[in-house]
Amino acid sequence: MNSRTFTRWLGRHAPLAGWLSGLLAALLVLLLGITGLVEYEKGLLQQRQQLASRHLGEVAQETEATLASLRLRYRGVCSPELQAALRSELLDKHYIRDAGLLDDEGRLGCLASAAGIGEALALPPSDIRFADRQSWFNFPVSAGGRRSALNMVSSGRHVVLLDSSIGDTLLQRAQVDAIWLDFKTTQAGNPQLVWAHPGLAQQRLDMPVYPEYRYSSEQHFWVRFDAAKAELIVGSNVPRTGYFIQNYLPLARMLQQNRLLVAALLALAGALGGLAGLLVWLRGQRYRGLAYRLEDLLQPEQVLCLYQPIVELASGRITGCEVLMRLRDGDSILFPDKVIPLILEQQLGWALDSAVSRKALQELASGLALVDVPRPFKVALNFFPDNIRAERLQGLLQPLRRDDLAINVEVTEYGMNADLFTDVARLRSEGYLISVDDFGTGYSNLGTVKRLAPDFLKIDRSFVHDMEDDALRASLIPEIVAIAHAVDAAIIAEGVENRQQADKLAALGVEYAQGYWFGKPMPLADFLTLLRKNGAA
Ligand SMILES: Nc1nc2c(ncn2[C@@H]2O[C@H](COP(=O)(O)O[C@H]3[C@@H](O)[C@H](n4cnc5c(=O)[nH]c(N)nc54)O[C@@H]3COP(=O)(O)O)[C@@H](O)[C@H]2O)c(=O)[nH]1
Repeated sequence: MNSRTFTRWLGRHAPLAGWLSGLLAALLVLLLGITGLVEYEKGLLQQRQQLASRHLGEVAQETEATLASLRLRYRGVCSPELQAALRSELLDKHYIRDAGLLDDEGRLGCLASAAGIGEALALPPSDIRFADRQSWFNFPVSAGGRRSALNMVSSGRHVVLLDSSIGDTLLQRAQVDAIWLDFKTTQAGNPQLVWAHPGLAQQRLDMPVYPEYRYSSEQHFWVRFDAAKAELIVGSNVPRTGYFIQNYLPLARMLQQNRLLVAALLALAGALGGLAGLLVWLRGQRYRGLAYRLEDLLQPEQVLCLYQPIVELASGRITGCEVLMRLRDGDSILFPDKVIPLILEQQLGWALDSAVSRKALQELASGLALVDVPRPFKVALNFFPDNIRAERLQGLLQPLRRDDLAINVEVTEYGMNADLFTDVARLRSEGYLISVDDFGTGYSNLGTVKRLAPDFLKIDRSFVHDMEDDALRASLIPEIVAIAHAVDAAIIAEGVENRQQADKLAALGVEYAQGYWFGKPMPLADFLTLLRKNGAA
Protein backbone atom coordinates (compact mmCIF):
# COMPACT_ATOMS: atom_id res chain seq x y z
CA MET A 1 0.00 0.00 0.00
CA ASN A 2 1.68 3.28 -1.07
CA SER A 3 1.39 6.39 1.08
CA ARG A 4 -1.37 8.00 -1.00
CA THR A 5 -3.49 4.84 -0.86
CA PHE A 6 -2.85 4.72 2.86
CA THR A 7 -3.85 8.33 3.51
CA ARG A 8 -6.94 7.81 1.36
CA TRP A 9 -7.86 4.69 3.36
CA LEU A 10 -7.19 6.48 6.63
CA GLY A 11 -9.31 9.43 5.56
CA ARG A 12 -12.20 7.16 4.63
CA HIS A 13 -12.00 4.96 7.70
CA ALA A 14 -10.86 7.43 10.35
CA PRO A 15 -13.16 6.11 13.14
CA LEU A 16 -12.31 2.47 12.45
CA ALA A 17 -8.59 3.29 12.21
CA GLY A 18 -8.86 5.25 15.46
CA TRP A 19 -10.49 2.36 17.27
CA LEU A 20 -8.08 -0.19 15.86
CA SER A 21 -4.97 1.80 16.70
CA GLY A 22 -6.31 2.61 20.15
CA LEU A 23 -6.94 -1.05 20.76
CA LEU A 24 -3.56 -2.03 19.37
CA ALA A 25 -1.75 0.58 21.45
CA ALA A 26 -3.61 -0.53 24.57
CA LEU A 27 -2.79 -4.18 23.84
CA LEU A 28 0.83 -3.29 23.22
CA VAL A 29 1.07 -1.45 26.51
CA LEU A 30 -0.60 -4.37 28.28
CA LEU A 31 1.69 -6.84 26.56
CA LEU A 32 4.78 -4.84 27.48
CA GLY A 33 3.52 -4.36 31.02
CA ILE A 34 2.72 -8.03 31.50
CA THR A 35 6.04 -9.03 29.96
CA GLY A 36 7.73 -6.72 32.45
CA LEU A 37 5.69 -8.20 35.26
CA VAL A 38 6.57 -11.73 34.18
CA GLU A 39 10.25 -10.75 34.04
CA TYR A 40 10.00 -9.26 37.52
CA GLU A 41 8.29 -12.36 38.92
CA LYS A 42 10.77 -14.56 37.12
CA GLY A 43 13.58 -12.68 38.88
CA LEU A 44 11.84 -13.18 42.24
CA LEU A 45 11.42 -16.89 41.65
CA GLN A 46 15.05 -17.21 40.61
CA GLN A 47 16.05 -15.45 43.83
CA ARG A 48 13.97 -17.93 45.82
CA GLN A 49 15.60 -20.82 44.06
CA GLN A 50 19.04 -19.36 44.69
CA LEU A 51 18.16 -19.21 48.38
CA ALA A 52 16.85 -22.75 48.32
CA SER A 53 19.91 -24.02 46.55
CA ARG A 54 22.13 -22.21 49.08
CA HIS A 55 20.32 -24.15 51.80
CA LEU A 56 20.69 -27.40 49.94
CA GLY A 57 24.27 -26.43 49.17
CA GLU A 58 25.00 -26.42 52.91
CA VAL A 59 23.54 -29.91 53.09
CA ALA A 60 25.64 -30.93 50.10
CA GLN A 61 28.77 -29.52 51.71
CA GLU A 62 28.16 -31.32 54.97
CA THR A 63 27.38 -34.50 53.08
CA GLU A 64 30.51 -34.23 50.98
CA ALA A 65 32.73 -33.61 53.98
CA THR A 66 31.14 -36.49 55.90
CA LEU A 67 31.45 -38.94 53.01
CA ALA A 68 35.08 -37.90 52.48
CA SER A 69 35.78 -38.60 56.10
CA LEU A 70 33.91 -41.96 55.98
CA ARG A 71 35.85 -42.98 52.88
CA LEU A 72 39.09 -42.20 54.61
CA ARG A 73 38.38 -43.80 57.93
CA TYR A 74 35.82 -46.56 57.66
CA ARG A 75 36.14 -49.79 55.71
CA GLY A 76 35.78 -53.42 56.41
CA VAL A 77 33.21 -55.55 58.11
CA CYS A 78 30.28 -54.13 59.99
CA SER A 79 30.81 -54.43 63.74
CA PRO A 80 29.45 -52.70 66.86
CA GLU A 81 32.76 -50.82 67.08
CA LEU A 82 32.44 -49.58 63.55
CA GLN A 83 28.86 -48.53 64.20
CA ALA A 84 29.92 -46.69 67.36
CA ALA A 85 32.67 -44.93 65.43
CA LEU A 86 30.14 -43.97 62.78
CA ARG A 87 27.84 -42.57 65.46
CA SER A 88 30.62 -40.41 66.85
CA GLU A 89 31.16 -39.13 63.31
CA LEU A 90 27.58 -37.83 63.27
CA LEU A 91 27.68 -35.92 66.54
CA ASP A 92 28.25 -32.43 65.09
CA LYS A 93 26.20 -32.88 61.93
CA HIS A 94 23.19 -30.67 61.22
CA TYR A 95 21.53 -32.39 58.35
CA ILE A 96 22.78 -35.98 58.49
CA ARG A 97 20.97 -38.34 60.80
CA ASP A 98 22.66 -41.64 59.95
CA ALA A 99 25.64 -43.08 58.14
CA GLY A 100 26.63 -46.56 57.00
CA LEU A 101 28.41 -48.87 54.61
CA LEU A 102 27.10 -50.93 51.72
CA ASP A 103 28.02 -54.60 51.54
CA ASP A 104 29.40 -56.33 48.45
CA GLU A 105 25.89 -56.79 47.03
CA GLY A 106 25.20 -53.11 47.46
CA ARG A 107 22.95 -53.68 50.46
CA LEU A 108 22.82 -51.20 53.29
CA GLY A 109 23.36 -53.56 56.17
CA CYS A 110 25.59 -51.51 58.42
CA LEU A 111 24.24 -48.27 59.88
CA ALA A 112 25.45 -46.04 62.71
CA SER A 113 22.02 -46.11 64.30
CA ALA A 114 22.19 -49.90 64.25
CA ALA A 115 18.44 -49.90 63.92
CA GLY A 116 18.50 -51.68 60.60
CA ILE A 117 16.31 -50.51 57.85
CA GLY A 118 14.44 -53.71 57.11
CA GLU A 119 13.90 -55.85 54.13
CA ALA A 120 11.82 -53.23 52.31
CA LEU A 121 14.89 -51.21 51.46
CA ALA A 122 15.38 -51.76 47.76
CA LEU A 123 18.78 -50.45 47.08
CA PRO A 124 19.52 -48.76 43.81
CA PRO A 125 21.47 -50.72 41.26
CA SER A 126 25.19 -50.63 41.70
CA ASP A 127 25.80 -48.75 38.45
CA ILE A 128 24.43 -45.61 39.97
CA ARG A 129 26.88 -45.51 42.80
CA PHE A 130 29.77 -43.41 41.70
CA ALA A 131 33.02 -44.10 43.41
CA ASP A 132 34.36 -40.62 42.81
CA ARG A 133 31.38 -38.43 43.67
CA GLN A 134 28.15 -38.36 45.56
CA SER A 135 24.95 -39.99 44.38
CA TRP A 136 21.75 -38.66 45.83
CA PHE A 137 18.80 -40.98 46.33
CA ASN A 138 15.32 -40.74 47.59
CA PHE A 139 13.23 -43.83 47.75
CA PRO A 140 10.43 -45.25 49.84
CA VAL A 141 11.24 -47.53 52.77
CA SER A 142 9.14 -49.26 55.35
CA ALA A 143 10.66 -49.54 58.79
CA GLY A 144 8.82 -50.91 61.76
CA GLY A 145 5.65 -50.97 59.74
CA ARG A 146 5.98 -47.24 58.85
CA ARG A 147 6.49 -46.12 55.28
CA SER A 148 8.61 -43.11 54.65
CA ALA A 149 11.10 -41.72 52.15
CA LEU A 150 14.78 -42.09 52.57
CA ASN A 151 17.04 -39.28 51.53
CA MET A 152 20.34 -40.92 51.00
CA VAL A 153 23.69 -39.86 49.58
CA SER A 154 26.34 -42.40 48.67
CA SER A 155 29.90 -42.25 47.54
CA GLY A 156 31.22 -45.65 46.57
CA ARG A 157 30.26 -47.93 49.44
CA HIS A 158 29.79 -45.17 51.97
CA VAL A 159 26.35 -43.78 52.65
CA VAL A 160 24.75 -40.99 54.70
CA LEU A 161 21.06 -40.62 55.41
CA LEU A 162 19.69 -37.11 55.50
CA ASP A 163 17.28 -35.62 57.92
CA SER A 164 13.78 -35.95 56.48
CA SER A 165 12.99 -32.37 57.48
CA ILE A 166 15.18 -31.04 54.67
CA GLY A 167 12.36 -31.07 52.14
CA ASP A 168 9.62 -30.06 54.47
CA THR A 169 11.18 -27.25 56.42
CA LEU A 170 14.35 -26.04 54.83
CA LEU A 171 13.07 -25.79 51.27
CA GLN A 172 9.58 -24.90 52.28
CA ARG A 173 10.96 -21.83 53.94
CA ALA A 174 12.59 -20.89 50.71
CA GLN A 175 9.15 -21.11 49.07
CA VAL A 176 9.92 -23.47 46.24
CA ASP A 177 7.00 -25.47 44.89
CA ALA A 178 8.57 -28.79 44.05
CA ILE A 179 11.82 -30.66 44.49
CA TRP A 180 12.87 -33.39 42.14
CA LEU A 181 15.71 -35.83 42.33
CA ASP A 182 17.24 -37.35 39.27
CA PHE A 183 19.29 -40.29 40.49
CA LYS A 184 18.99 -42.92 37.83
CA THR A 185 21.98 -42.80 35.58
CA THR A 186 20.45 -45.42 33.32
CA GLN A 187 17.24 -43.45 32.97
CA ALA A 188 18.58 -39.98 33.22
CA GLY A 189 15.99 -37.29 32.69
CA ASN A 190 13.32 -39.28 34.48
CA PRO A 191 13.36 -37.55 37.82
CA GLN A 192 11.42 -38.45 40.89
CA LEU A 193 9.30 -35.95 42.76
CA VAL A 194 10.75 -35.71 46.25
CA TRP A 195 8.63 -32.98 47.71
CA ALA A 196 5.80 -30.78 46.48
CA HIS A 197 4.10 -27.84 48.04
CA PRO A 198 0.90 -29.18 49.56
CA GLY A 199 -1.20 -26.64 47.66
CA LEU A 200 0.17 -27.69 44.31
CA ALA A 201 -1.92 -29.86 42.03
CA GLN A 202 0.06 -32.98 41.21
CA GLN A 203 -0.77 -32.89 37.51
CA ARG A 204 0.97 -29.54 37.19
CA LEU A 205 4.39 -31.02 37.81
CA ASP A 206 5.13 -31.59 34.20
CA MET A 207 8.15 -29.49 33.45
CA PRO A 208 11.18 -31.38 32.22
CA VAL A 209 14.37 -31.22 34.21
CA TYR A 210 17.72 -31.23 32.51
CA PRO A 211 19.91 -34.24 33.34
CA GLU A 212 23.00 -32.52 31.95
CA TYR A 213 22.87 -30.16 34.94
CA ARG A 214 22.95 -32.94 37.50
CA TYR A 215 25.88 -32.45 39.86
CA SER A 216 26.89 -29.33 38.02
CA SER A 217 28.73 -26.89 40.25
CA GLU A 218 26.71 -24.00 38.77
CA GLN A 219 23.04 -23.28 39.23
CA HIS A 220 21.32 -23.22 35.82
CA PHE A 221 17.85 -21.75 35.40
CA TRP A 222 15.23 -22.45 32.80
CA VAL A 223 12.04 -20.57 32.35
CA ARG A 224 8.95 -21.44 30.39
CA PHE A 225 5.63 -19.73 30.02
CA ASP A 226 3.01 -22.39 29.50
CA ALA A 227 0.51 -20.51 27.37
CA ALA A 228 -2.07 -23.30 27.54
CA LYS A 229 -2.09 -23.18 31.32
CA ALA A 230 -1.21 -19.48 31.52
CA GLU A 231 1.51 -20.33 33.98
CA LEU A 232 5.11 -19.27 34.48
CA ILE A 233 7.44 -22.13 35.32
CA VAL A 234 10.96 -21.54 36.61
CA GLY A 235 13.30 -24.43 37.26
CA SER A 236 16.91 -24.86 38.27
CA ASN A 237 19.35 -27.48 39.45
CA VAL A 238 20.80 -27.45 42.95
CA PRO A 239 24.56 -27.30 42.40
CA ARG A 240 26.62 -30.39 43.22
CA THR A 241 23.52 -32.53 43.83
CA GLY A 242 21.03 -34.47 41.75
CA TYR A 243 18.25 -32.18 42.97
CA PHE A 244 16.14 -29.89 40.85
CA ILE A 245 13.75 -27.30 42.14
CA GLN A 246 10.80 -25.74 40.43
CA ASN A 247 8.28 -22.96 40.96
CA TYR A 248 4.92 -22.65 39.26
CA LEU A 249 3.23 -19.29 39.12
CA PRO A 250 -0.17 -19.11 37.41
CA LEU A 251 -0.77 -15.82 35.60
CA ALA A 252 -3.97 -15.30 37.58
CA ARG A 253 -2.04 -15.49 40.85
CA MET A 254 0.67 -13.25 39.46
CA LEU A 255 -1.93 -10.62 38.53
CA GLN A 256 -3.63 -11.03 41.87
CA GLN A 257 -0.37 -10.54 43.73
CA ASN A 258 0.30 -7.35 41.78
CA ARG A 259 -3.22 -6.04 41.54
CA LEU A 260 -2.28 -2.42 42.20
CA LEU A 261 0.33 -2.54 39.50
CA VAL A 262 -2.10 -4.28 37.18
CA ALA A 263 -4.74 -1.62 37.86
CA ALA A 264 -2.17 1.07 37.07
CA LEU A 265 -1.17 -0.81 33.94
CA LEU A 266 -4.80 -1.07 32.80
CA ALA A 267 -5.26 2.63 33.41
CA LEU A 268 -2.08 3.41 31.47
CA ALA A 269 -3.13 1.10 28.61
CA GLY A 270 -6.54 2.75 28.53
CA ALA A 271 -5.05 6.24 28.55
CA LEU A 272 -2.37 5.55 25.94
CA GLY A 273 -4.78 3.51 23.80
CA GLY A 274 -7.30 6.34 23.96
CA LEU A 275 -4.65 8.88 23.10
CA ALA A 276 -3.29 6.84 20.19
CA GLY A 277 -6.82 6.26 18.92
CA LEU A 278 -7.61 9.94 19.18
CA LEU A 279 -4.43 10.96 17.36
CA VAL A 280 -5.03 8.49 14.54
CA TRP A 281 -8.67 9.57 14.32
CA LEU A 282 -7.63 13.22 14.17
CA ARG A 283 -5.07 12.46 11.50
CA GLY A 284 -7.72 10.50 9.60
CA GLN A 285 -10.07 13.45 9.90
CA ARG A 286 -7.38 15.60 8.38
CA TYR A 287 -7.01 13.16 5.51
CA ARG A 288 -10.75 13.38 5.00
CA GLY A 289 -10.17 17.05 4.23
CA LEU A 290 -10.59 18.32 0.72
CA ALA A 291 -6.87 18.68 0.15
CA TYR A 292 -6.38 14.94 0.56
CA ARG A 293 -9.38 13.95 -1.54
CA LEU A 294 -8.72 16.22 -4.47
CA GLU A 295 -7.14 13.64 -6.71
CA ASP A 296 -10.16 11.38 -6.25
CA LEU A 297 -12.46 14.27 -6.99
CA LEU A 298 -10.75 14.82 -10.32
CA GLN A 299 -11.83 11.43 -11.62
CA PRO A 300 -14.15 11.79 -14.66
CA GLU A 301 -17.24 10.62 -12.76
CA GLN A 302 -16.73 13.36 -10.16
CA VAL A 303 -16.14 16.16 -12.64
CA LEU A 304 -19.24 18.07 -13.73
CA CYS A 305 -19.22 20.26 -16.79
CA LEU A 306 -21.60 23.21 -16.90
CA TYR A 307 -22.24 25.17 -20.06
CA GLN A 308 -22.92 28.91 -20.14
CA PRO A 309 -24.32 30.24 -23.39
CA ILE A 310 -22.50 32.94 -25.37
CA VAL A 311 -24.96 34.98 -27.41
CA GLU A 312 -24.53 37.05 -30.55
CA LEU A 313 -26.14 40.35 -29.48
CA ALA A 314 -27.33 41.35 -32.95
CA SER A 315 -29.23 38.11 -33.67
CA GLY A 316 -29.84 36.79 -30.16
CA ARG A 317 -28.51 33.40 -31.29
CA ILE A 318 -26.40 31.24 -29.04
CA THR A 319 -23.24 30.79 -31.05
CA GLY A 320 -21.16 29.12 -28.45
CA CYS A 321 -20.64 28.40 -24.77
CA GLU A 322 -18.07 28.54 -22.03
CA VAL A 323 -17.37 25.32 -20.16
CA LEU A 324 -17.19 25.79 -16.39
CA MET A 325 -16.41 22.97 -14.05
CA ARG A 326 -17.82 21.86 -10.72
CA LEU A 327 -16.69 18.87 -8.62
CA ARG A 328 -19.14 16.44 -7.16
CA ASP A 329 -18.16 15.62 -3.56
CA GLY A 330 -20.68 13.17 -2.17
CA ASP A 331 -23.90 15.07 -1.94
CA SER A 332 -22.34 18.48 -2.34
CA ILE A 333 -21.05 20.38 -5.31
CA LEU A 334 -17.74 22.20 -5.05
CA PHE A 335 -17.25 25.49 -6.88
CA PRO A 336 -14.04 26.64 -8.59
CA ASP A 337 -13.23 29.34 -6.03
CA LYS A 338 -13.03 26.64 -3.33
CA VAL A 339 -11.02 24.03 -5.19
CA ILE A 340 -8.83 25.94 -7.63
CA PRO A 341 -6.38 27.26 -5.00
CA LEU A 342 -5.91 23.69 -3.66
CA ILE A 343 -5.63 22.26 -7.15
CA LEU A 344 -2.86 24.70 -7.98
CA GLU A 345 -1.17 24.08 -4.65
CA GLN A 346 -1.07 20.37 -5.38
CA GLN A 347 -0.05 20.86 -8.99
CA LEU A 348 -3.16 19.13 -10.24
CA GLY A 349 -3.99 21.86 -12.76
CA TRP A 350 -3.43 19.64 -15.73
CA ALA A 351 -5.46 16.82 -14.24
CA LEU A 352 -8.39 19.23 -13.88
CA ASP A 353 -8.14 20.96 -17.25
CA SER A 354 -7.69 17.74 -19.17
CA ALA A 355 -10.57 16.01 -17.34
CA VAL A 356 -12.93 18.94 -17.94
CA SER A 357 -11.98 19.44 -21.61
CA ARG A 358 -12.22 15.75 -22.42
CA LYS A 359 -15.56 15.34 -20.72
CA ALA A 360 -17.08 18.55 -22.13
CA LEU A 361 -16.03 17.86 -25.73
CA GLN A 362 -17.31 14.28 -25.51
CA GLU A 363 -20.64 15.39 -24.01
CA LEU A 364 -21.07 18.18 -26.55
CA ALA A 365 -20.18 15.94 -29.47
CA SER A 366 -23.15 13.71 -28.79
CA GLY A 367 -25.47 16.44 -27.47
CA LEU A 368 -25.05 19.02 -30.21
CA ALA A 369 -25.83 16.50 -32.92
CA LEU A 370 -29.43 16.63 -31.69
CA VAL A 371 -29.95 20.40 -31.91
CA ASP A 372 -29.90 23.12 -34.50
CA VAL A 373 -27.03 25.50 -33.69
CA PRO A 374 -24.74 27.72 -35.75
CA ARG A 375 -21.83 25.58 -36.81
CA PRO A 376 -19.05 25.37 -35.99
CA PHE A 377 -20.33 25.87 -32.46
CA LYS A 378 -17.71 27.69 -30.40
CA VAL A 379 -16.72 25.96 -27.19
CA ALA A 380 -14.60 28.09 -24.83
CA LEU A 381 -12.36 26.09 -22.50
CA ASN A 382 -10.50 27.46 -19.49
CA PHE A 383 -6.88 26.42 -19.03
CA PHE A 384 -4.45 27.42 -16.34
CA PRO A 385 -1.60 29.52 -17.82
CA ASP A 386 0.92 26.69 -17.25
CA ASN A 387 -1.21 24.36 -19.34
CA ILE A 388 -1.25 26.54 -22.41
CA ARG A 389 1.48 24.61 -24.18
CA ALA A 390 0.74 24.00 -27.85
CA GLU A 391 2.07 20.48 -27.93
CA ARG A 392 0.35 19.41 -24.74
CA LEU A 393 -3.00 20.88 -25.74
CA GLN A 394 -2.75 19.40 -29.20
CA GLY A 395 -2.17 15.97 -27.67
CA LEU A 396 -5.24 16.37 -25.52
CA LEU A 397 -7.63 18.11 -27.88
CA GLN A 398 -6.75 16.78 -31.31
CA PRO A 399 -8.52 13.41 -30.82
CA LEU A 400 -11.62 15.25 -29.60
CA ARG A 401 -11.92 17.75 -32.43
CA ARG A 402 -14.91 17.71 -34.79
CA ASP A 403 -15.86 19.81 -37.78
CA ASP A 404 -19.01 21.14 -36.14
CA LEU A 405 -17.12 22.35 -33.03
CA ALA A 406 -14.59 25.20 -32.81
CA ILE A 407 -12.43 24.98 -29.72
CA ASN A 408 -11.80 28.35 -28.16
CA VAL A 409 -8.84 28.43 -25.75
CA GLU A 410 -9.22 31.10 -23.07
CA VAL A 411 -6.00 32.85 -22.09
CA THR A 412 -5.92 35.24 -19.12
CA GLU A 413 -3.93 38.41 -19.07
CA TYR A 414 -2.18 37.22 -15.93
CA GLY A 415 -0.63 34.23 -17.66
CA MET A 416 1.10 36.15 -20.39
CA ASN A 417 4.78 35.53 -21.00
CA ALA A 418 7.12 35.13 -23.94
CA ASP A 419 6.42 31.39 -24.31
CA LEU A 420 2.70 32.00 -24.30
CA PHE A 421 2.92 34.08 -27.48
CA THR A 422 4.68 31.25 -29.29
CA ASP A 423 2.26 28.62 -28.01
CA VAL A 424 -0.78 30.73 -28.83
CA ALA A 425 0.57 31.36 -32.36
CA ARG A 426 1.02 27.63 -32.86
CA LEU A 427 -2.46 26.87 -31.54
CA ARG A 428 -3.97 29.44 -33.87
CA SER A 429 -2.11 27.96 -36.80
CA GLU A 430 -3.57 24.57 -35.85
CA GLY A 431 -7.08 26.04 -36.09
CA TYR A 432 -7.90 26.78 -32.47
CA LEU A 433 -9.70 30.00 -31.54
CA ILE A 434 -8.09 32.19 -28.87
CA SER A 435 -9.86 34.44 -26.35
CA VAL A 436 -8.25 36.82 -23.90
CA ASP A 437 -10.29 36.31 -20.71
CA ASP A 438 -10.98 38.95 -18.03
CA PHE A 439 -9.65 41.62 -20.37
CA GLY A 440 -9.08 44.97 -18.69
CA THR A 441 -8.13 43.59 -15.29
CA GLY A 442 -4.50 42.84 -16.15
CA TYR A 443 -1.64 44.71 -17.71
CA SER A 444 -2.06 44.00 -21.39
CA ASN A 445 -2.00 46.88 -23.77
CA LEU A 446 -2.54 47.25 -27.43
CA GLY A 447 1.00 45.94 -28.08
CA THR A 448 0.52 42.67 -26.23
CA VAL A 449 -2.93 42.11 -27.65
CA LYS A 450 -1.54 42.72 -31.15
CA ARG A 451 1.18 40.16 -30.58
CA LEU A 452 -1.35 37.66 -29.34
CA ALA A 453 -3.79 38.32 -32.18
CA PRO A 454 -6.77 36.72 -30.40
CA ASP A 455 -10.12 35.98 -31.98
CA PHE A 456 -12.02 37.38 -28.96
CA LEU A 457 -11.45 39.82 -26.16
CA LYS A 458 -13.66 39.06 -23.17
CA ILE A 459 -14.52 42.19 -21.20
CA ASP A 460 -14.39 41.39 -17.51
CA ARG A 461 -17.74 41.47 -15.76
CA SER A 462 -16.62 44.26 -13.40
CA PHE A 463 -16.81 46.68 -16.35
CA VAL A 464 -20.31 45.54 -17.22
CA HIS A 465 -21.39 45.78 -13.60
CA ASP A 466 -20.15 49.35 -13.35
CA MET A 467 -22.19 50.42 -16.38
CA GLU A 468 -25.25 50.85 -14.16
CA ASP A 469 -23.55 53.62 -12.14
CA ASP A 470 -21.76 55.18 -15.08
CA ALA A 471 -18.57 54.63 -13.13
CA LEU A 472 -15.13 55.36 -14.55
CA ARG A 473 -14.43 51.75 -15.39
CA ALA A 474 -17.52 51.51 -17.58
CA SER A 475 -16.33 54.48 -19.56
CA LEU A 476 -13.38 52.37 -20.68
CA ILE A 477 -15.58 49.92 -22.58
CA PRO A 478 -15.42 51.96 -25.86
CA GLU A 479 -11.60 51.92 -25.52
CA ILE A 480 -11.65 48.13 -25.22
CA VAL A 481 -13.95 47.87 -28.23
CA ALA A 482 -11.52 50.07 -30.19
CA ILE A 483 -8.54 47.92 -29.18
CA ALA A 484 -10.42 44.77 -30.21
CA HIS A 485 -11.32 46.15 -33.55
CA ALA A 486 -7.77 47.41 -34.06
CA VAL A 487 -6.48 43.85 -33.73
CA ASP A 488 -9.37 42.34 -35.62
CA ALA A 489 -10.85 40.60 -32.60
CA ALA A 490 -14.50 40.35 -31.59
CA ILE A 491 -15.71 41.38 -28.14
CA ILE A 492 -17.55 39.18 -25.66
CA ALA A 493 -18.95 41.01 -22.64
CA GLU A 494 -19.04 38.90 -19.49
CA GLY A 495 -21.42 39.11 -16.56
CA VAL A 496 -24.44 40.55 -18.41
CA GLU A 497 -27.27 40.33 -15.97
CA ASN A 498 -30.06 42.38 -17.54
CA ARG A 499 -31.51 43.67 -20.79
CA GLN A 500 -30.27 47.26 -20.24
CA GLN A 501 -26.69 46.07 -20.01
CA ALA A 502 -27.12 43.92 -23.11
CA ASP A 503 -28.65 46.81 -25.11
CA LYS A 504 -25.99 49.30 -24.01
CA LEU A 505 -23.22 46.89 -24.90
CA ALA A 506 -24.71 46.23 -28.32
CA ALA A 507 -24.94 49.98 -28.86
CA LEU A 508 -21.24 50.29 -27.95
CA GLY A 509 -20.33 47.81 -30.70
CA VAL A 510 -19.93 44.70 -28.50
CA GLU A 511 -20.76 41.66 -30.65
CA TYR A 512 -21.24 38.90 -28.10
CA ALA A 513 -22.34 38.60 -24.50
CA GLN A 514 -22.42 36.06 -21.73
CA GLY A 515 -24.11 36.29 -18.35
CA TYR A 516 -27.03 35.33 -16.18
CA TRP A 517 -29.37 37.34 -18.42
CA PHE A 518 -28.86 34.77 -21.16
CA GLY A 519 -28.33 31.79 -18.96
CA LYS A 520 -26.39 30.68 -15.92
CA PRO A 521 -23.83 27.87 -16.27
CA MET A 522 -26.03 24.75 -16.56
CA PRO A 523 -25.82 20.98 -17.09
CA LEU A 524 -25.81 19.63 -20.63
CA ALA A 525 -29.45 18.55 -20.65
CA ASP A 526 -30.63 22.06 -19.68
CA PHE A 527 -28.24 23.61 -22.14
CA LEU A 528 -29.60 21.49 -24.99
CA THR A 529 -33.15 22.50 -24.04
CA LEU A 530 -32.09 26.15 -24.12
CA LEU A 531 -30.42 25.65 -27.48
CA ARG A 532 -33.59 24.07 -28.88
CA LYS A 533 -35.68 27.03 -27.71
CA ASN A 534 -33.09 29.50 -29.02
CA GLY A 535 -33.00 27.78 -32.41
CA ALA A 536 -36.78 27.83 -32.67
CA ALA A 537 -37.08 31.50 -31.68
N1 LIG B 1 -8.56 26.26 -15.48
C1 LIG B 1 -9.88 26.16 -15.30
N2 LIG B 1 -10.54 27.15 -14.70
C2 LIG B 1 -11.85 27.04 -14.56
C3 LIG B 1 -12.59 25.91 -14.98
N3 LIG B 1 -13.89 26.12 -14.68
C4 LIG B 1 -13.96 27.32 -14.11
N4 LIG B 1 -12.74 27.86 -14.01
C5 LIG B 1 -12.37 29.14 -13.47
O1 LIG B 1 -13.09 29.42 -12.35
C6 LIG B 1 -13.57 30.74 -12.39
C7 LIG B 1 -14.90 30.83 -11.69
O2 LIG B 1 -15.82 30.09 -12.41
P1 LIG B 1 -17.32 30.09 -11.97
O3 LIG B 1 -17.44 30.08 -10.52
O4 LIG B 1 -17.98 29.02 -12.77
O5 LIG B 1 -17.78 31.48 -12.44
C8 LIG B 1 -18.07 31.71 -13.81
C9 LIG B 1 -19.50 32.08 -13.99
O6 LIG B 1 -20.35 31.34 -13.19
C10 LIG B 1 -19.48 33.52 -13.62
N5 LIG B 1 -20.53 34.26 -14.28
C11 LIG B 1 -21.00 34.11 -15.54
N6 LIG B 1 -21.99 35.01 -15.78
C12 LIG B 1 -22.14 35.74 -14.65
C13 LIG B 1 -22.99 36.83 -14.27
O7 LIG B 1 -23.85 37.27 -15.05
N7 LIG B 1 -22.85 37.35 -13.04
C14 LIG B 1 -21.93 36.83 -12.18
N8 LIG B 1 -21.83 37.42 -10.98
N9 LIG B 1 -21.11 35.84 -12.49
C15 LIG B 1 -21.21 35.27 -13.71
O8 LIG B 1 -18.25 34.01 -14.11
C16 LIG B 1 -17.31 32.94 -14.19
C17 LIG B 1 -16.84 32.84 -15.63
O9 LIG B 1 -15.82 33.74 -15.76
P2 LIG B 1 -14.72 33.65 -16.87
O10 LIG B 1 -13.98 32.35 -16.74
O11 LIG B 1 -13.86 34.81 -16.57
O12 LIG B 1 -15.43 33.74 -18.16
C18 LIG B 1 -13.68 31.11 -13.84
O13 LIG B 1 -13.43 32.46 -14.01
C19 LIG B 1 -12.62 30.25 -14.48
O14 LIG B 1 -11.43 31.01 -14.62
C20 LIG B 1 -11.85 24.86 -15.59
O15 LIG B 1 -12.40 23.83 -16.00
N10 LIG B 1 -10.49 25.01 -15.73
